[in-house]
Amino acid sequence: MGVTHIWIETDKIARDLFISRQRNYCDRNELPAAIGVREGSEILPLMGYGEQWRRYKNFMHLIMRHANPQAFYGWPAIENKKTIRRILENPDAWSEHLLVHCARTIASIAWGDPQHGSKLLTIIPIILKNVSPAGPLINKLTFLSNLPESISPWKKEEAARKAEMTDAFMEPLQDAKNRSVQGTLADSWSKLWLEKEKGTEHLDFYEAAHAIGSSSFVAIATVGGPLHAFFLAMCHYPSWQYKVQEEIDRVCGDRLPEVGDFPQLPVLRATAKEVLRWRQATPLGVPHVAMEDDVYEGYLIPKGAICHANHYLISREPSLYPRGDEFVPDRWLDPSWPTYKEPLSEFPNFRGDTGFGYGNRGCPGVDLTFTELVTLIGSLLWAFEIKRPEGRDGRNAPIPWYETAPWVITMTKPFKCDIKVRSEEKRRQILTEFPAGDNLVVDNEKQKKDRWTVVRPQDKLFNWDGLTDQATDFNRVYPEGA
Ligand code: HEM
Repeated sequence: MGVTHIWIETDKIARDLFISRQRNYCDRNELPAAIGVREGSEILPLMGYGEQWRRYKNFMHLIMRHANPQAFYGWPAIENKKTIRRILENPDAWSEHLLVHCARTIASIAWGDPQHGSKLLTIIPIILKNVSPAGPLINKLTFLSNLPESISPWKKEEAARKAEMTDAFMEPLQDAKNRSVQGTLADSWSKLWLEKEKGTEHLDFYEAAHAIGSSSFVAIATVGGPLHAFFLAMCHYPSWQYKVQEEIDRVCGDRLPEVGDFPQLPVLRATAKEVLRWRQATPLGVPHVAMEDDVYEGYLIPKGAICHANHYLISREPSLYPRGDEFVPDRWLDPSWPTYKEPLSEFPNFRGDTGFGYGNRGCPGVDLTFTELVTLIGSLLWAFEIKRPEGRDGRNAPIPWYETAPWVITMTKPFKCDIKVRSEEKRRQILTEFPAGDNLVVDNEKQKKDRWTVVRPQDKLFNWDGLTDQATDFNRVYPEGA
């Protein structure tokens, strides 16, 4: 009785099972606090294997491929400027600005309107907690899922969550449809589907709304997590920052880095790649469930076993990643490291990065993550110096070493740091040439426009319903060399 969990700690075993034998390891598991998600047709990453999943996944690959890959219709570049300006004007709220950036960017790509990002910010905390072992009690005491709906608080909450999520996915697609009729819909995934471009017509309205919506809500914490970790890296490894800035200044001069600059920016790409490795967005991956009994190197893996690729350990395997606990972007740039690859105009990049999972359940968001992370990190370093507070301030607000919230997508907790614009000329340029504002988070209930507007707790920093609480654990345990 009970469920077998199998923890995979090397890249080789993960590849042997999830790629070479992928047909047997592509199911997902039941989640007691998110009842029905595995069988339902709402959330692509958590759907059980089957025809519906295949249709959604093919659809996502199609729209990713045709959404002007790399530049993504220019939406990330537009948001980079707005985010840099928001951070200049209110640097202490950097964590909020990064989350709003991710929400606005993916909402623009998905529905051609960044304002729909507030719907994603609203629904994510509940679903992310519900699918995490550290979430509701029912995820640990699974027998509680036998309680009938009339007396189960979890089943009632889950029904409400599902209804809210469906609204959050259907309303923006309906809005995109209306704009399409008026001829004002901007380039986006929705437009590709509505105009039945490139073979995207095989999903109906409900399906397209959920395929697009459920692939959008995973694009906020996954990208936001590494962005938070980037701030951490800059505070712990200040000298690296100057090396990246030297490259950006030389290649880009008085403008922000763009996708077209990538071949000339290996140091910047290596920085983003190392952030992903150093502080994994999904350190324990997303489980793959065995569909039939299997034998691997003499061990029985029974049907129904939940197999977890431990990305935290895989990204620290000593033979591939020496000094794995340290942030060393040079491992991607210097031939003496085992991960080095040429030509540097192409490598490092995110293609084939194990942090995005394995086989047919692998992440379809690799290209978008690459574009978004590299251009925003580059823009931040073009504009600012990011460092730990000095003097008394620094003593009162030390920088955490590794502290995250306990949910399946782990985000580095925010902390106090100094963000200074690099020159008066850059300040002038940002204030005159970069568009202002457009936050999705408001100060108080009176400013709410609709049920989706996100309100910041009064006189406090935004903490995204507990997903981005400020760090409190400052017991630094540095690895050798850090
Ligand atoms: C740092 C950024 C990201 C990381 C580390 C990441 C990681 C992952 C991982 C580990 C999986 C599970 C793979 C497996 O089962 O083996 C996954 C699945 C998925 N990801 Fe990502 N992801 C990221 C960004 C994104 C973005 C930006 C999007 C959407 C635009 C996205 C959409 C998805 C979807 C739809 C799935 C489900 C695939 C399936 O179940 O078949 N991800 N991702």
